[in-house]
Amino acid sequence: MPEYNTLDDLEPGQRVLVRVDLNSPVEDGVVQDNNRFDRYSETVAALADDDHKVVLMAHQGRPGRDDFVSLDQHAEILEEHVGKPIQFVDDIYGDDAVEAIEGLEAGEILLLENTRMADDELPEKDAEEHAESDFVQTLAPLFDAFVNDAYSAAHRAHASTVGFAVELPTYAGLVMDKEYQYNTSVAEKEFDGQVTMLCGGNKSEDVISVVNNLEEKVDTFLVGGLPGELFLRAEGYPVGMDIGDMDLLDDQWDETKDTLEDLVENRRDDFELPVDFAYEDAEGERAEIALEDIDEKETGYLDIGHETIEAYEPIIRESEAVFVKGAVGVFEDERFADGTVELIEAIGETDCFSVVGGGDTARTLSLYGLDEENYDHVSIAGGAYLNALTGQELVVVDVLKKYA
Ligand SMILES: Nc1ncnc2c1ncn2[C@@H]1O[C@H](COP(=O)(O)OP(=O)(O)OP(=O)(O)O)[C@@H](O)[C@H]1O
Ligand SMILES: O=C(O)[C@H](O)COP(=O)(O)O
Repeated sequence: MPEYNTLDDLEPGQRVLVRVDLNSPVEDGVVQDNNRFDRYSETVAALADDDHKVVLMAHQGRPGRDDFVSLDQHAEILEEHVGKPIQFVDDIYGDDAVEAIEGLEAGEILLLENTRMADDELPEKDAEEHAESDFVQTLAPLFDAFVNDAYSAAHRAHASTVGFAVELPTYAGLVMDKEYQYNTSVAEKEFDGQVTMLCGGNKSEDVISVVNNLEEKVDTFLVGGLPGELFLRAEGYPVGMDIGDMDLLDDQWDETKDTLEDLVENRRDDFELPVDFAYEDAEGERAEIALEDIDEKETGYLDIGHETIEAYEPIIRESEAVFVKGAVGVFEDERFADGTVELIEAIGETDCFSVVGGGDTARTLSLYGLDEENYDHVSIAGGAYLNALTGQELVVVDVLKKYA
């Protein structure tokens, strides 16, 4: 049993403030629909069906970045997923927001403006300090309960993620509860057979973190993506370095070189590395090259090759549990999706316990029509998922437990 309150403990018909995480890719100012909307629509619909007055808080981007935009488009996208009207007010805790909140009827839903547009939101502080902010002190008296469903922001101690728990009876939402239960499973569940982790992406420190923290739990790490190249560079192969205008690998190499060299020297049996790579040839087609044939890095490698896929697949098929953190290639481009799609597909075909995660990586399923039902859990979180996998603190979950 979780050590926090869940929606099962929430009486119907209340004024409920709900923190969700709709942070999304933004292309040329246009917010891209993604599986966060779909996931949160279940919580929002369930609360509206229970006759609550539902007020949603969420953030988008960070000040100074291109993706720091209003949530007006998010309201429209969420409305399509929920199938009920979503009102939007371009205010967070000023007079317009208060008026809109007070005007809500039972079963109605209102989304407030991007919480990161409030000065009180972003500094990392503890819950009790955030609770004293104007943001929390203005909104909290307007509600009976606070539901925190923003699992993918559970590693951030911001006013909207931790402050309200001090002032209001607090409950974990459906997404929060499910994500927490599954993502901590690698740290807490016992498996008799082989435990495998497929890891890649574009941040080598994420892969180093799982390799270092899960030595006891995971038998084999199947590495791809940029970290795959960097591990091979640590073994002396001519890959894992920037060429031309590339600005992806050398900085990471400088930061992680010592750790990578130490890992390949002392823990080489714990991980499998690519034996071939895919790249874009002169005709713009996918081409592949064996690691042993690379004399000098001349191109960017964008996926693992098919020899590597064939080497990794049987390891997946004989595993009792498989966890995924990060894509093994640039899956957003269909030409370089083979490694990620074929291996995640193989995980879905076995009856192993499986969790597929990473904020970006989870999109592979919706982009390539893989059925979520074939996996025990698909996480929509990035940083919070990594923290949970590696047994690190999730400040929001700690606050949910403290104020249960
Ligand atoms: N060889 C490669 N070269 C460049 N990018 C790559 C390569 N392999 C994978 N990627 C990119 O890595 C990204 C996913 O990795 P990331 O480390 O961001 O993982 P995530 O956990 O899914 O997301 P996040 O941590 O951002 O929530 C994808 O967008 C993919 O295109
Ligand atoms: O999308 C995410 O990973 C979360 O919403 C956290 O966003 P942040 O890294 O900007 O705090």
